[in-house]
Parts: sequence; C-alpha cells; structure tokens
Amino acid sequence: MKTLLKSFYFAVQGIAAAFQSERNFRIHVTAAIIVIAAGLFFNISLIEWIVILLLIGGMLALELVNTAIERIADAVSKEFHPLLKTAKDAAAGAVLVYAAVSVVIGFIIFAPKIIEVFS
Ligand SMILES: Nc1ncnc2c1ncn2[C@@H]1O[C@H](COP(=O)(O)OP(=O)(O)OP(=O)(O)O)[C@@H](O)[C@H]1O
Repeated sequence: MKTLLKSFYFAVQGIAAAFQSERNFRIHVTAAIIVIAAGLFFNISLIEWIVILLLIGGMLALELVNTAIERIADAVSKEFHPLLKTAKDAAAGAVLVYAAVSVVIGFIIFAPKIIEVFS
C-alpha cells in the first residue's frame, strides 16, 4: 500500500514538474480548461463528453511522454546525435498528430453548435 501511494506521489510530482517546466504542457492544460468550459456552455451530449475527455486525457498524457523522451535524450547526451534528433522529432510528431486530430474532432463537435448560436 505504501509503495502504491509512493508511485502515485511520484506520478503527481512528474505532472507538476512538467507543468512548471513545459510551456506546451501549460498551453494544453489551458486549452483543456477552455474546451471543458465550452462543453458546459453548449451542453454537449454524454458521448461528446466521453470523446472530449478521451482527447484531453490522451493529449496531456502524450505531452508527458514527449517530455520524458526529451529528458532522457538530454541525459544521454547534449551533443548533436542523429538518433537523438530522430527520437525527439518522432515524439514531437506524435504530439502534433494527436493535436491535429483533436482540433478536427473539436471542430466537428463544436462548429455546428457555434453556428446555431450565431444564426
Ligand atoms: N542532442 C540532440 N541531437 C540532435 N538533435 C537534437 C538534439 N537535441 C535537440 N535536437 C533537435 O532540436 C529539436 C528541439 O529540441 P529541444 O530539446 O529544444 O526540444 P523542444 O521540443 O524544443 O523542447 P521543449 O518542449 O522543452 O522546448 C529536436 O526536435 C531535435 O530535432
């Protein structure tokens, strides 16, 4: 039980450290808060909430993994290495793919509701 609590504590420490050091992580948290506020404002359906929460959780989790890969790469070497470049670029690419898909899905969910409000 003590080990489980410790693991949880270290995981929370990891999230807090990423929040403090990673500008992109803070941007994603801010975007998540805005999307949740929009969801409440437009009274989105249960299935839409599930999709939105999966996207938000996935995005934040992926950003944390990206941070982990960046830190490991920096620990391996600060010198230029083509494999470190590939690793960092691939991790950044994963975040970009997920962010782009999230924006498209967000548009599909919210665009009709925004149009309805302004028409
Ligand atoms: N040691 C290295 N060897 C080769 N290329 C590197 C190395 N470190 C960084 N790069 C290249 O520079 C890019 C930016 O690296 P950096 O570590 O600044 O990541 P970042 O995404 O800007 O990090 P952060 O989100 O913390 O600002 C990487 O995507 C990679 O292409």
